[in-house]
Amino acid sequence: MSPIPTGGGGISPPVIIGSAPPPLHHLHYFGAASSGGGRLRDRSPRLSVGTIGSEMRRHRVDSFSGSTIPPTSPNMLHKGSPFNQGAGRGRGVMSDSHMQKTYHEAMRQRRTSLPANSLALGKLSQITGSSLSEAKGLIADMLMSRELPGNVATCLRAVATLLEQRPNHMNGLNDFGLPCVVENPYSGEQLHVGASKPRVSNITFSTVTSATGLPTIAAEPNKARSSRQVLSPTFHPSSLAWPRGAMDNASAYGAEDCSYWKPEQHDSTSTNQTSTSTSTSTITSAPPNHNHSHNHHTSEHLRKESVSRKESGSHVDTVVTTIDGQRYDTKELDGDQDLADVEDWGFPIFNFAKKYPKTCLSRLTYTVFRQADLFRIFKVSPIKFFNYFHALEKGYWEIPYHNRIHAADVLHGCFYMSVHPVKPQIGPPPSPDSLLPPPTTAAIPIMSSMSTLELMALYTAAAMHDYDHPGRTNAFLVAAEDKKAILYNDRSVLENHHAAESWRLLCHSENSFIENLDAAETKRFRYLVLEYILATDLKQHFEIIMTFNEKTNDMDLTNESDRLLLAKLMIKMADINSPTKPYNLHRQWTDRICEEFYEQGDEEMRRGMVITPYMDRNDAQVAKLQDSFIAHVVSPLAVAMNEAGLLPILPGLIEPEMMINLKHNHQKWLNEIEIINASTAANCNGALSNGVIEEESTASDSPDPRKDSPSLDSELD
Ligand SMILES: Nc1nc2c(ncn2[C@@H]2O[C@@H]3COP(=O)(O)O[C@H]3[C@H]2O)c(=O)[nH]1
Repeated sequence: MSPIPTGGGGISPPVIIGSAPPPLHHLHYFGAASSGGGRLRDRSPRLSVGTIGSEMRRHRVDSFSGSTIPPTSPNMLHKGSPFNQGAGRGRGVMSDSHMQKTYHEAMRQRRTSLPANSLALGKLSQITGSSLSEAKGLIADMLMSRELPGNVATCLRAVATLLEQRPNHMNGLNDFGLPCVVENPYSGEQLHVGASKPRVSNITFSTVTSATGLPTIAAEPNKARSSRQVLSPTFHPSSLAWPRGAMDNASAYGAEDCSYWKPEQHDSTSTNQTSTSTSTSTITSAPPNHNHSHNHHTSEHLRKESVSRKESGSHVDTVVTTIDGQRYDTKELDGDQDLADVEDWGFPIFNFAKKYPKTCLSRLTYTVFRQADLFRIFKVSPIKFFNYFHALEKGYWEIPYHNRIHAADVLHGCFYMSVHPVKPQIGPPPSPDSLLPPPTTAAIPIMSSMSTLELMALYTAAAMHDYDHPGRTNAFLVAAEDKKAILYNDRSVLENHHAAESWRLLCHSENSFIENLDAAETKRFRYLVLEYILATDLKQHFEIIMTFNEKTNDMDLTNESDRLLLAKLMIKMADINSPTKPYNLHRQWTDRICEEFYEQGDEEMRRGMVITPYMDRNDAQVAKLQDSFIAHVVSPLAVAMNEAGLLPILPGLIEPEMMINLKHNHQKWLNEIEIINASTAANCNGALSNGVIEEESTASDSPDPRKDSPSLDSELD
């Protein structure tokens, strides 16, 4: 897909021909992604209207031919040039000779083809009714003259005829049948679009987020640093070596760029604190090595002394100390043997959490960010990175399931699904009679189809996605009229809470590891993080799966919204991944979620509320709960992703280990149900022969899982 040229197209600010352009808005020309062999590259340098504006100031456009007119002196405008269509300003009657000179000048410059720059054509759609009649009047006056050369008269009559055709922008459409007015995503103001078809980047852009309702910026920010290298099929994360040249100089995220969510004003000390924080070292990805041992040269690379003021933390040599005194040695992290297995699906996360009960999430996030080279690409300050992710992990409660281990597990799941090569079976099927060879089926990691910004947003959202989870379901919070339910109007209460509060945490300047993203990247990052977190609400589960199943045949990963849908599937799959894990891990997660459900059931009992099915610890039905969860929630998603070829198949296997585990674990629960039913039946028979009917035998009838399962009831209907 060829890159769309910059400069032309985009959204042109409203300009009345002949008048000085309106105050300029920080509008960005939306870059276009172009793909080269599946590699996503963002290019087309962003052009602020400031540049365009000076162009406009320098050149006006002939309202008739669309050609640009060299700068005119104000007095020429003042003399009532036919191009000065300003309402009532400086209009007068031109002399014949002057008119002819002007007309010939205009005709000389007339374009032979439509200008590429919609700015030039933009003016055409600004011709107002009064201008038309004025122009027709002028032409009628000229045609009255007897000295007019024949050819000029003929031309003038032709122009008059043209002017008789009223542009259809009178009914709100311009010459291309496109709306004349669009929303400026930055200022929200109405903008008049030029007559030319506004360049729609080949990245279809979403206009609003379900969370903020604000228009989002359209396309991928176009910094070269967002480009991605195609990872070789034999890719192994630890062999990651990102192109050095890929990064351009990040534009500082200046205060003047701050947008509506600018970090909260903290007390003066903290504000002063961070304004002085400096950290000159950056963390880079491990140089290529294939024996999984993390290369210590990376730490050598970090040996630069970089000391920052104590207040926001420090980074001395390879040791980062956060604002609250938590110490991280990146050299030790790079060599952590546990983290060497981070790309294994069976990564022993509970062992890791036992070793680092307070920092398992920040440590895993560091490893993932480093493997994806995000520190280098986005100039992430190690101090602010660890400040944020440690504050984030401290915000997870010490509860059985929705704790920082779960957040780390979801991050690990997103990492696993993004870094291992897959063979996506998406997009239009090759036509059977096509003479072309079938599209390459080389396996490539999903991450090589995503931009680095999308990847950083996915990993960050995974770490954020259950922040400050109270261990209760949305249904419980709504029934209990919890203040969060009131705040979020009973809609995706937990998910909105996780997103809002984890983002609020990020707004503290000492935590703002995204400070070097520019305004466009920051807005897009926020949009993506919100979309990813809100997608974890199971209420949208089947809608998202259905959307994906309907799109599978025309998924286009060079299309921003298709990549968004794919990333939503990934974080969702990671969020309910337990049944796809090796049984020992799945069993631990099962025990944890059940204990958390029982704690909710205990509270429901205390409050005199109806105990949610499957949440009564005195009526445990774990096998049935898991059977229904696997059959009705996990399998529909896992099967959809597997059929689309989106789940990694590691060397030596013929299908994804996630699917192997899922079938194995489901069968185990079914076997357990069989055993329970058999023993219940035996009890019944015994009771019957002894004339006693066991009360609990009726309880073993499996209730409709759709109706009663706690993980289904409150979230899915
Ligand atoms: N029954 C059951 N529900 C689960 C399991 N794992 C996750 N869930 C549910 O899936 C939900 C996904 O979103 P949440 O994290 O909010 O809450 C999660 C749980 O309610 C599991 O192993 N069994």
